[in-house]
Amino acid sequence: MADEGAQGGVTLLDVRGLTKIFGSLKACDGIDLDIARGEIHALLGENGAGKSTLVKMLFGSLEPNAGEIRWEGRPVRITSPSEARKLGIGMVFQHFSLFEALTAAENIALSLDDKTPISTIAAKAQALSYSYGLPLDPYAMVGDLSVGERQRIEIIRCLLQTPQLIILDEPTSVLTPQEADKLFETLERLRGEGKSILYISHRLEEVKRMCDRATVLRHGKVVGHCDPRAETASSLANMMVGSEVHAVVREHSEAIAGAEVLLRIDRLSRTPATPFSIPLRDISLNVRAGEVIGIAGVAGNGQGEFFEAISGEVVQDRPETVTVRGKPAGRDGISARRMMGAAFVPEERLGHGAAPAMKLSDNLLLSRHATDRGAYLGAAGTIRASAVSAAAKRINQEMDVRKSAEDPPASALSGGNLQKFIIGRELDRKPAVLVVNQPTWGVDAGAASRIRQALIELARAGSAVLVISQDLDELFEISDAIAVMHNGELSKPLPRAEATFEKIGLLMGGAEPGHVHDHATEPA
Ligand SMILES: Nc1ncnc2c1ncn2[C@@H]1O[C@H](COP(=O)(O)OP(=O)(O)OP(=O)(O)O)[C@@H](O)[C@H]1O
Repeated sequence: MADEGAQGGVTLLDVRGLTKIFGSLKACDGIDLDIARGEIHALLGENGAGKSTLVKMLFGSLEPNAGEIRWEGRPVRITSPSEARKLGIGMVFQHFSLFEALTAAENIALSLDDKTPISTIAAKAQALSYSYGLPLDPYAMVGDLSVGERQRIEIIRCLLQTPQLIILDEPTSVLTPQEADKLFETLERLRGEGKSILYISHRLEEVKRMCDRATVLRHGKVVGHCDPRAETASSLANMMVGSEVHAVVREHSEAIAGAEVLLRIDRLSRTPATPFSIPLRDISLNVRAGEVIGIAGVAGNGQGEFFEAISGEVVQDRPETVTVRGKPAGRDGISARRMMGAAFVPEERLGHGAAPAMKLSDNLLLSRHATDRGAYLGAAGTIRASAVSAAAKRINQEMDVRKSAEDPPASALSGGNLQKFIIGRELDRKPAVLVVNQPTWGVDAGAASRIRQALIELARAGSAVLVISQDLDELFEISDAIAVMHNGELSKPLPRAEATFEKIGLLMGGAEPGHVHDHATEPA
């Protein structure tokens, strides 16, 4: 017999004393949790609190060291994801597990353990995607899709297996506000159908808006339960991190207007590399010493292509297209641009921002051996291991990176802690130019505020900082001017004092800059 849940609903999942140990670290330490049918239950906690570890145990991708899981009142052992799926547990992961060289439908087919023809899967996936308001082209190649579109595939793949419990690990961190709204509608509909949802998020406003109950973890233990609707975002944040979260401070700087241009982009155009990528159209932009410029935009409007062009992952024909500290760099690759004093943080942290299997200190050396040759390499090119580990230690301390060993591989860090390490690694160089794509993706409220403050401070110390972000609140908090990328075109940056949510939102939707009127309201 199933029990009564804390909400008065029938308990679907009941977890007692669940524990997972990595080396000497108790990532989950005797966790109790119950989830009722038809509830959206938030799982909250700072980076490294144990949220992903807990849900991986529920999904059978990690084996607990101790504890019990009951499903519909019955004790169960979930030893693999396919067993979890058979029980009725579906999961949308934080790091997507899709093959880029396959289509959406082919990726979905791989996880359905049967021989259904691709055309049937494609038709079902498309129908389901439209009915839940998350339209999907089943024949699109995953490699050509934005992160938000990839997530849709994961969600549809999960829904196709008609789960009773859907676990979502930070689903909105990669979505635009509009995509997030669509997802909320989908989740509300699923709740209406009696499905349960376990929802991990660092975005506390959405937790307040959507979730019926919340369980808060800290250092692997449950530290509280609450009704998020009765809390404020800041009381939830304080509960998670166990201390006050500081607001970001940005003072207006008069000095920027006459300061040196450290990053100049001049008439950058790019033809699409694949049929699905976005062409860049005649983009010009100056970022001056002391300045933070924010780039807003709905995902998939060319931000990824723009980042590749500025960082030198893709080079240009004309050297003057990208100038770093007065040096034309358009034909130079990423290492040469780094040598000129620029630093780059890409959107995807695992694989792109860090090599997963390598230790943090080796990741540090990998990205900085050329720029910091004198510090990290000896005369004959030998590695000065103690200098590298001292620098890694400094970065970890500075960014408060929580980890289970002194120098673990990047893949052993929680998502948010890896992001903190990658940002810290670049900030530590005090680059003259920093270009960062989604700086606080997946980091908790306390760390997000520290990262934002650090970006402002880097600029105020004389660097030029360019931030691409889908988080408009973030851009309004840190930017001196905000430009919008739409369909491969970049609007003229609006000074922060003139920018409003409405103006920026209209530009994001494709309004001509001349049609954006001045009566728009100030952001909250
Ligand atoms: N495979 C692993 N090997 C060793 N340690 C690990 C491994 N996976 C996670 N950990 C450690 O367990 C702790 C909990 O990590 P987990 O990913 O569960 O945190 P989280 O709450 O999901 O954080 P985030 O919000 O950053 O995603 C972290 O200290 C992390 O370093």
